[in-house]
Amino acid sequence: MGANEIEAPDTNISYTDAIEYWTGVPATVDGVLGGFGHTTLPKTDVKGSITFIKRISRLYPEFEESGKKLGARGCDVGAGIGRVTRDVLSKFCSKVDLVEPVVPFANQISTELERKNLLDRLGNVLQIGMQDFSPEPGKYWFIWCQWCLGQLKDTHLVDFLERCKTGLQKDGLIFVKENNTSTLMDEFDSTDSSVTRADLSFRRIFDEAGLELLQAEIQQGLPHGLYPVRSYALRPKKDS
Ligand SMILES: C[S@@+](CC[C@H](N)C(=O)[O-])C[C@H]1O[C@@H](n2cnc3c(N)ncnc32)[C@H](O)[C@@H]1O
Repeated sequence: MGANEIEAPDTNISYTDAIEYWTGVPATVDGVLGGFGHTTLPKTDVKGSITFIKRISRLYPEFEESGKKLGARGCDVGAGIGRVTRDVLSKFCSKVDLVEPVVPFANQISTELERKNLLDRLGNVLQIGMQDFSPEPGKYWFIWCQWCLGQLKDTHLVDFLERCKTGLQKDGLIFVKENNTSTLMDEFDSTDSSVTRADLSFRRIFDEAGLELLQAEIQQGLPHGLYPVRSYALRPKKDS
């Protein structure tokens, strides 16, 4: 590296450090939400996600039709204890597969769903990292990735999204809901060995992965002092 070159933040990511960190965190909503489980954050987040999916369904009726015609199987990536499946995806999907590499979190998923009488929605729990996840072609109506993509290096994220594209049924979508930095720069966080990406970085990565951005929306009403959180709805580019 030359004297004037700055190391890209994602080069600091270590997948083993990340798993070590998350394995030491309590398998609770408070744990997966970094201590914000008892604030207004979970309710606000869930409400915002449900409204976003409904809006996308209204704006892109072919997406809604796809779920009705071809099946409503969803995939929750970096699922933690299954909070998003329990509170959001179960309202739209008949079955959900969950990808979560941290053993105590993956083990907690069925308990969380059982508490809300939602065990019938549980598909497969895949105890692997996103970097090793290759969905079956055409399997999913939609794939939801929330607060986890920062765990991947840029090149692995592009590859992961490319594979997710092939995992979608016709007119299926990928949803991403992630923190954004408030600047144009990505930031490395050594606590969980992740990066927080700028909105522009995400848009560049989506483009490289052959995804068209349909809609993006900032989550309103979160507690002060947090990063802005943005939801993105994406579909494969026509020519990809
Ligand atoms: C902030 S939590 C979010 C959990 C869940 N998406 C939610 O919103 O409740 C981050 C999650 O990413 C998971 N994770 C970390 N590295 C991962 C990887 N390489 N592949 C998939 N998930 C990963 C962690 O174990 C943790 O469950």
